[in-house]
Amino acid sequence: MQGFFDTKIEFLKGVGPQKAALLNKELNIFTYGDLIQHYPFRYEDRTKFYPINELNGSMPYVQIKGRVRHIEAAGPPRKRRLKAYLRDESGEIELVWFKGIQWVLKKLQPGVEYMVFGKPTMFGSKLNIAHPEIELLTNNNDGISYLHPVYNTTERLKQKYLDSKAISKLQRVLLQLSESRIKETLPQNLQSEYRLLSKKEALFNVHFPENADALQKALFRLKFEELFYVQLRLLKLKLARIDKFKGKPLQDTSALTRFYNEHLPFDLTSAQKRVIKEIYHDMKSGQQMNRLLQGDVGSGKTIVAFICMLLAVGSGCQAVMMAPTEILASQHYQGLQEYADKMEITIALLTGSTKKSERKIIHSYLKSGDLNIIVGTHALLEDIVQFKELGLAIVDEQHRFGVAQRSRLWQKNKDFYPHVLVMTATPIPRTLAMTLYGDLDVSVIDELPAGRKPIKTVHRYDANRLKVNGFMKEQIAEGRQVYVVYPLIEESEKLDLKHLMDGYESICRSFPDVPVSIVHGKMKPDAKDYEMQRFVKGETKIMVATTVIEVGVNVPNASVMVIENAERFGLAQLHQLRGRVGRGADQSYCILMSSYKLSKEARIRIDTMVKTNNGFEIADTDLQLRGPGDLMGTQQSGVLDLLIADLGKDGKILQAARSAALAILNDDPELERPENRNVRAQVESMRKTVVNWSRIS
Ligand SMILES: Nc1ncnc2c1ncn2[C@@H]1O[C@H](COP(=O)(O)OP(=O)(O)OP(=O)(O)O)[C@@H](O)[C@H]1O
Repeated sequence: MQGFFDTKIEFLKGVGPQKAALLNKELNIFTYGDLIQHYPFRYEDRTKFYPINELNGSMPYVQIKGRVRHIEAAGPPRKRRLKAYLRDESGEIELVWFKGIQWVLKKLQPGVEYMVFGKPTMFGSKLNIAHPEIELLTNNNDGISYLHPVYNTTERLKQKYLDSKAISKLQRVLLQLSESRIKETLPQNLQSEYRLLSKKEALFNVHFPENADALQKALFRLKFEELFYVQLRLLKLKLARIDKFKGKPLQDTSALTRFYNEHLPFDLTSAQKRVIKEIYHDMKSGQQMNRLLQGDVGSGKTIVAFICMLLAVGSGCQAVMMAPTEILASQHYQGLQEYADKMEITIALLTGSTKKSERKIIHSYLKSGDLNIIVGTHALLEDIVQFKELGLAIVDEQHRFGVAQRSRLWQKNKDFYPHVLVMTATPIPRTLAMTLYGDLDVSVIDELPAGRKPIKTVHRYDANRLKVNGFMKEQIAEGRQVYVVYPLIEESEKLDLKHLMDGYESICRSFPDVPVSIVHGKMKPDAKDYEMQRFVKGETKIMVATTVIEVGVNVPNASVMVIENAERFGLAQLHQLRGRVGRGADQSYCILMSSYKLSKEARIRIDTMVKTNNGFEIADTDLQLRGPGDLMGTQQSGVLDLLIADLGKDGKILQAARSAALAILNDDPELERPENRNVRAQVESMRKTVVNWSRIS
């Protein structure tokens, strides 16, 4: 859409400079193209007229038709209102206006038939419709069926007469003007294969649907196109990267064999084996690996990471693992160190709190190659951190790192890019992963180690605290440990900290003989570490904490997770927190505490947690509840810029669009064939990128 659709919006009939300035500011509409892509966000069904006696106050907007029996003004001058009584064969209803009375008086006449659209509301014991839309019922519109588009607008626009109806009028003007200029943007074969409407038909029907079927087809076509181009760009980038960045082939598996024969602590699950195979295949291939490893909480990612590091180290390279927090980095370090020691592989931890002298040694050993594995936080990104030869970079919880930050890790090698494995313990719904990480290959550990008992989750109101305390006592008496987690968010930090401290004191009072640890983000790293370690070693039995323990903490003896104010946590967080228990052989429990007052969404979240332990199922519910915008990690990705598709709902269309994009690129990687000319033009003209492409470069 170049040329005509780049025309400034102020030149459209009915807009002008003032309204244009408002449209720019309020809705980001600058050009004809922007307006035509300002799609309705819902449609009102005006295909049906309700009989008046079937209306009730809980109905949404409805359409009725009838004759005006009587019109009257009521109330004192300053509180004047206008009432009209509309009657059909079934009954009568009151229509009422508090504003614009003169205008309505001019428009309404007794005895005349009208179409009326509005929301019925109970007012006292009577039903009425306040400020309905009214239109004369003529032969033209009697019985017409149409779906009425509703556009996003803002209060400021409405004040300047740019309400949804006015925007709809502008769309009509624009569509008439552009009729002969709307070019097809998808190739013919795709249109026939997926039975897609033409671009022109789709645009007309999305703004002015002929009927429900045409609307569905229009929506499908436009969503398909949007997702198709997102996927095409991602897949093209992936191809370009494969072409450009050669990876060093890492092929020496002797360390792996020795580890398997002598030190493997348990049988790997078949999911772990499959994933290791996929990763080994990439690292041996000579092409740079770029893979996302998704694994539910507790699915055993650490050993997979170590086994992958073995291939790098065994082949004479180094490996790095970067985590977003110190706690997480040191947990990984401890987990990996256990295996590394057995294999006589050198490993160190580098974080913000590593002492200067130690830091210096680490830097020099990394450069000389004496250090095989380094685990750390963003302290690893400093320029002074140089490797002899970095073969594998593992990034845990990638969304917590900025784009530029991460790529600094890759650039530490001169001759080749290291293989990259991005690990996430927050399951991402497939649809979202395909867009957020559509350029990466994906491996999933979708199986928990054998013998794990599913965590039992219950919901308890605050009033039942005594019982909950009793249960904690029983578990502690059996030798188990307990987490009690409090929410802490920036906006209410002070109050939250107070709740945490109050909670801590009340636990110390209720459990006088039990040693208790406390950890929160405001503590100095040393103190935090000290308290953590006491809990890890089993010296303390209860850990009162904020969500700093959310990821990665591994204390298999802890079997109870009590989450205070559970209604304040998001689903992904609740699932992560629950994942801190159920890591050993004992039966584990998660107790979600809340007050009686729960919003509808909070109730769904809590019910979902009680119902399932499956992270992918939970992630799907989360996506449905909140849309992709709020999900962890999507904020910076740009997936929000989708204009019409909804990743929460359009999974099937996304799947189809991705297959279509793959098929085209398989056949014609450079999009050189004549039939793909418009696809190529479209890709090249996509200035406003839908996904943050820089993430990959
Ligand atoms: N195949 C297996 N059989 C038995 N135990 C296993 C297996 N794989 C891992 N484990 C154990 O399961 C526990 C959890 O593993 P790990 O810490 O690697 O999980 P994770 O995937 O990193 O989870 P999280 O993201 O929640 O930290 C550890 O105690 C680990 O030793």
